[in-house]
Amino acid sequence: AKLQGAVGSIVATARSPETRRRVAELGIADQVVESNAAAVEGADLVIVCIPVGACGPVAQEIGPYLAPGAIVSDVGSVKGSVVRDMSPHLPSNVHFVPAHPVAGTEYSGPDAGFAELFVNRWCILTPPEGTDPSATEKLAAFWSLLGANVETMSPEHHDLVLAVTSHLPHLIAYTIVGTADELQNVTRSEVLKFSAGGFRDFTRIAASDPTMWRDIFVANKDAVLEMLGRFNEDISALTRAIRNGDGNTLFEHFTRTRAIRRGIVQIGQDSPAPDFGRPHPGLPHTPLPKPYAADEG
Ligand SMILES: NC(=O)C1=CN([C@@H]2O[C@H](COP(=O)(O)OP(=O)(O)OC[C@H]3O[C@@H](n4cnc5c(N)ncnc54)[C@H](O)[C@@H]3O)[C@@H](O)[C@H]2O)C=CC1
Ligand SMILES: O=C(O)C(=O)Cc1ccc(O)cc1
Repeated sequence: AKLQGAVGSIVATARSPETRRRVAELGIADQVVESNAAAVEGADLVIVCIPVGACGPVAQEIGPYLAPGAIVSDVGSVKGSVVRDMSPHLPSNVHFVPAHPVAGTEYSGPDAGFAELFVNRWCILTPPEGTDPSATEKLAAFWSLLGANVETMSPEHHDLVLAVTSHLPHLIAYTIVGTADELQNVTRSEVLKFSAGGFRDFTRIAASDPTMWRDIFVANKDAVLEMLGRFNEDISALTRAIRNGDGNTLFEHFTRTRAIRRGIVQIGQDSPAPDFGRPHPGLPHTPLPKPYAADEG
């Protein structure tokens, strides 16, 4: 945000002293403070970046310290629960504009971030009814400066869409990696040795943060169960096709899904960071391309 000129001064905090020390070391923020209260005092924009299950208690904690007129936002992967849990604790003189940048990797912590993370990614805003449109526009401008494309929708719609595009895929990855691990007759070393046969791509997703994903499934229960119901029907249909030796059904299905992947590749949404590669913890971050490069150093 700093490099892209989207903000003046950044104040950061985290629960653990180790994380705060690392944030200071990396120079991500102008100031690192020890409490959530100190972090939000006098801030024009507050972005809560924590597991969705922790959003209610943290809103309660910061509520009394928010400056009048401040914009309060978040980055949580579920929006209905965040609106439900945070709204009651926020004073009426602040603007609450929940957000979800649909960008990330299986890594977490301060080392996992990189300045290009949001370039050509979507950021979804879910302002509750009655939100001052100028607050929503300001937050949209912030995410645009970081390189994101911004879209606004209701929290309910967000949660349904993300249930199928993000939450269900993670559940499937968590499941299959566990299934392979528990097989009696396939040793762990064989799973690793032959992982290039498809398994490997699931292991990346299944390495995602357990706390974050526990909270997502608890918070988005209804939408995930809805999509899981549809998924189970579809997997039953494919199971039947395999049992019946019905190659046509399989071929038609795989042809349809291949076209979906090709469409994603065409619009540049095919990898966590298409033009910049993976963040390498401990290594210097990739220099920013223009127009996202800082003017000075
Ligand atoms: N990792 C990803 O790819 C993406 C994550 N998100 C969302 O962003 C949010 C943060 O995720 P990351 O930045 O990846 O996680 P992170 O692990 O890098 O940071 C989470 C921070 O929250 C703190 N925290 C955990 N429990 C807490 C509690 N009970 N009270 C106060 N602080 C607490 C942790 O100490 C840590 O500093 C989550 O809601 C996640 O759903 C959204 C888009 C992508
Ligand atoms: O690593 C991946 O492929 C992800 O899917 C990252 C991710 C995780 C959670 C989100 O809400 C958005 C993006």
